[in-house]
Amino acid sequence: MPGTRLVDSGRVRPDARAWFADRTTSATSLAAIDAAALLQAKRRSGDRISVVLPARNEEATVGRLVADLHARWVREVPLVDELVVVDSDSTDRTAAVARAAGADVVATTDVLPGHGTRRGKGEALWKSLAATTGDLVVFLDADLLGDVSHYVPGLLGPLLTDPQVDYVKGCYTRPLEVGDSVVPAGGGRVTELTARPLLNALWPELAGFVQPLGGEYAGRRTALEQVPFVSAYGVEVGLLIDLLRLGGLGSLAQVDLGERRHTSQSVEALGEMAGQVVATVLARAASDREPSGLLTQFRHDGAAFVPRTSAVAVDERPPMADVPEYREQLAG
Ligand SMILES: O=c1ccn([C@@H]2O[C@H](COP(=O)(O)OP(=O)(O)O)[C@@H](O)[C@H]2O)c(=O)[nH]1
Ligand SMILES: O=C(O)[C@@H](COP(=O)(O)O)O[C@H]1O[C@H](CO)[C@@H](O)[C@H](O)[C@H]1O
Repeated sequence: MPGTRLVDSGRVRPDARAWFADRTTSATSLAAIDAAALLQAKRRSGDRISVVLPARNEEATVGRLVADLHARWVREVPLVDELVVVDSDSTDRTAAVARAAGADVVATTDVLPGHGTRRGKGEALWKSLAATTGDLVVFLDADLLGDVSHYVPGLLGPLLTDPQVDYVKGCYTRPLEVGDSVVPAGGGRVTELTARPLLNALWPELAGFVQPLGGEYAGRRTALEQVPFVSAYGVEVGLLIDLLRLGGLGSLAQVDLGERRHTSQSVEALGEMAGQVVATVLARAASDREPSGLLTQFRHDGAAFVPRTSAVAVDERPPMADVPEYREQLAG
């Protein structure tokens, strides 16, 4: 069509394209993973490995997930030294179910009590650093469905084999279950509609990340304790930007883990999540405007639209390395 500018959709910034080519590996099933070699690499490195599941009201899914991970990676192949569920203000039986399945369980309110407690996933992840001892820490959501035991070695692979890598994100296809039907790539709605456009706009070097908000990732403690943890759902995008700044693109990697299914939230809840992601990004982007910290959404009550404004402002915890109690704990 005359006058239409052909946009080469394959054009990604050279550094992002090179990163995507060099730092994306695949571990889409257990068959694709040499667990014995990883165990050997772990023993050679002398690293301890912690797996952390932040969980708020996940009694329906956390038990099977923990039982699978414990059987496979604590008992059968001792890749994991501690499997910890961080109970994040649950009001159901998450803690009891997780403990019965073999996890150690800590409540966010019981960790670093001198620093109080805040709501949100980021708080659970920040406190998990003070509740675990692993040199390498793997984070998995507690609402994952299906067999995901290969996620753990998949995420650990780059950390155990490449000393340059400090942080690894999982990537996957994300089918979205809506009632009885499945939308093949319908999941990751906040990623597709908010995080990806923002990151591409402001940090184009991160354009190669397939799932920048994915809840499955792993990192070296020496890196994780140097960055802030955003208190709520901004934690993933905050970690990605801050770890890019800390170690550069060469310190980051991603692993194709195949497919990810989880229990999804409502669009309204994801709207608040998107607000927190935006607040986190704006706090990191040079900007002459102070974010409002508010999000107004609308419901239709049959006669008219009804506005509902929620606070999406986020605060954050400091790098754990700056916390005296944590340093004393490490010093033993
Ligand atoms: O205040 C919170 C909110 C969420 N989560 C956990 O963080 C993970 C991801 O949260 P959620 O499933 O709500 O997000 P989604 O995957 O739907 O984006 C799950 O294991 C939640 O139980 C948490 O520990 N504390
Ligand atoms: O990627 C996304 O868009 C959101 C929502 O996913 P769905 O549309 O519910 O599949 O899920 C992720 O985002 C959260 C915020 O970073 C993470 O905390 C979740 O672990 C992750 O599932």
